[in-house]
Amino acid sequence: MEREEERDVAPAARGGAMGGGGGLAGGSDPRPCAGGPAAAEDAVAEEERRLAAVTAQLRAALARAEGLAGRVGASWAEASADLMASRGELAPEEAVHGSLELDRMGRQAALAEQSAERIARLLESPYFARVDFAADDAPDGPPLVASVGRFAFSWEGRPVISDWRSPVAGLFYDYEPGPAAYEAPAGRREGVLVRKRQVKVEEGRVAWAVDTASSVRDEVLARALAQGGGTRMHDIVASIQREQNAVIRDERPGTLVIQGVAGSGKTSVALHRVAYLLYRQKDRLSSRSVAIVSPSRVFADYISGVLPELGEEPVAQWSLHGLAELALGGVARVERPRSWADEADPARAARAAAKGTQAFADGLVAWLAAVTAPDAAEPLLVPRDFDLGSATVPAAWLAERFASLGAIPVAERLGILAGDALAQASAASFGRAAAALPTRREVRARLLRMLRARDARALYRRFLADTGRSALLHEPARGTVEWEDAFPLLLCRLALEGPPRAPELAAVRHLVVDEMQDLTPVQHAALARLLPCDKTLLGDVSQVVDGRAPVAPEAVAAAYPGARTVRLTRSYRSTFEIAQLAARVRPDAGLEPAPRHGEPPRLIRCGDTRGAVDAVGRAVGAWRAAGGRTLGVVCKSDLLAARYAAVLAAEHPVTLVTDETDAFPAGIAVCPVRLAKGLEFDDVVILDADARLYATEADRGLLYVAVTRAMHRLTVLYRDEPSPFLA
Ligand SMILES: Nc1ncnc2c1ncn2[C@@H]1O[C@H](COP(=O)(O)OP(=O)(O)OP(=O)(O)O)[C@@H](O)[C@H]1O
Repeated sequence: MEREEERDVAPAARGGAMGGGGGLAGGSDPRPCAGGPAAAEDAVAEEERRLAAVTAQLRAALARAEGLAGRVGASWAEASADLMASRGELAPEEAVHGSLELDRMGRQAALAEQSAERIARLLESPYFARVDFAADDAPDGPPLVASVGRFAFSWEGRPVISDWRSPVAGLFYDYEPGPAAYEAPAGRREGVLVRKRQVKVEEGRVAWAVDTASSVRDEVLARALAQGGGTRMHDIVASIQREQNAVIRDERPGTLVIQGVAGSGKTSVALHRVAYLLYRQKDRLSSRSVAIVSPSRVFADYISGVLPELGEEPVAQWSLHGLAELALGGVARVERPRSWADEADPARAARAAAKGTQAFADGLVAWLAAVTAPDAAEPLLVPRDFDLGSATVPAAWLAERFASLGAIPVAERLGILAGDALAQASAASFGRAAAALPTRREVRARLLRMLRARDARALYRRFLADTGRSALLHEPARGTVEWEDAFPLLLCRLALEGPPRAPELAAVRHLVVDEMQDLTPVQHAALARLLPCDKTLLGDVSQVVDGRAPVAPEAVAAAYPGARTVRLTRSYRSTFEIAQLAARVRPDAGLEPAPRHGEPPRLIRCGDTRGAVDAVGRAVGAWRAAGGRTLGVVCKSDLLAARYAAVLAAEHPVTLVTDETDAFPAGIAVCPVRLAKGLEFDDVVILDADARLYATEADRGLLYVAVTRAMHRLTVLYRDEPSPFLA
């Protein structure tokens, strides 16, 4: 048994709550196979026998865990009632001791319940794979046999199931039968993978078991992909592909940028990576120190089940807007982002476009560096002599000291300056003058008045004025900034004040940013400085939905010091036929379809709204007949989605997806493209795919997103003339 894997005992076992028997051990090591490889034995029959044994152990462990949870819960209730009853009679130290004891029992009960819950989930499907590994360092012994499952489980001190994240499970994801190796805690173990078996357990029975070669591997993947979509994203532990596994198990610190074509599993991979890092870096990371920036509330709900499915606590999810408001607390409120496809105000659109460029971001970063640099031509501080007690603090000294503090945020520099000035003044003052010396805070306030720009907003205005961009500033309401000004303002705040003190932000040690292509260069620059922690950024530069031109992932990575970039090109979501259409819409995306076939997409001319509604009705009929669970009716803009939802509601039960939608609806969802992004539906109907609506390069990106939302069937409707991108 490997030491490292012992570390990962289930919470209940770790706390001693499981008692001496079985429990969830967070990573079991392979155990010797009693009979050695039974090549001739029928895989299913063999697995049935193994499953029966494992199930019996799991049942016994469950009974113990539930019994323990019940006993600890009952003791807790009794102790709590005693404490309440004797309140007022206890000495303070007895009361403190009593409540500490209660807390301890409460934690123990929670761990026992969590353990029971995991065992119950393992009972549904204990493991999905088995690897038999003959290690070079044990040539005469039997091969090690490890069953790989969602969680680890041990019985009577012996590992039974290995967690999918354990080192030995890497054999399953990374190798075909033949020479193989894994990183055991004691060092690298070389050897031969003598068997790799995939097992599907359904309702307590072995549905199938196959000894795999890569062709079978594809078949297993195909089975997973052929299933209908639901309203929640699911884990993919049983069919993680090798290129995905490399990303998931990449533990190097810093920033990892994942550029992946539509449906390549980026979101799945990022969530599995979080689960992997939480498992591997327990001392450093917890669910409270990981946060995800996701594009919409409906998307946040869609992905929210994956980490709990993998046995981890949910992590904080912020929208970019929520993050901006948090980081700008006390400086400004932030207007909500607006839909580019619905923007009717050309001046507003022009302002947004100007602030979305690399040049704008570079200009602001360079300007801030220049005005806050020690050798700034026009330093931010315009010092004056001022009296402090019996002393005069000379302007020249202030200027020199301010400059010498270099890269420290300006507000912090002023604090240091105030302290130094006071120290000098108190040394030189005596009597009444010494007694009347102001506080450091008051001195700092006087210094603050010597700044050219006293707050982030003033600094931002100065930047715009200095660079001839003042016309770009428009305040929608007092104290509120336009969405596109939020992150430039944040950069100014960071330069002036340093990182904001919000505890939610300070806790983050790993940040995941989904749909990274939605962020403008200035947003990336601000994010890199706001949260200088490890990051996983993922997205697809071909799926920009706000009118900007696609940028290379390397350009995104450039905003994060030392970031590395990885590309995923194989697409898993859509059938081959749908993926082929997507590749025609966006040939530059480099999408490689997975070999899963289905009906060819239908391109239908429908003339007018009545024709469109009828065609949607036929698509709904086909979707129902196929037993689909989700159907997306995708429109170019929010306004169109709202209009069509109203019309379609007369004939079908539909849900309109808006910014306020916080749960992915089952059934028929009418969605603007920008909110469909990141989601997937069994079937998709795209409305108004006409040449007049999808004409520009920016529209091409929208159409690509719409097409790639479909898993099984796609219907594309147009009124008069189809978009040239569909040719
Ligand atoms: N290895 C895999 N095994 C089974 N299903 C997979 C695998 N990889 C991806 N999928 C499935 O493919 C679909 C797309 O995955 P996901 O949403 O993570 O991709 P994405 O790259 O984030 O997509 P997009 O950018 O288009 O929103 C999901 O249904 C996911 O479960």
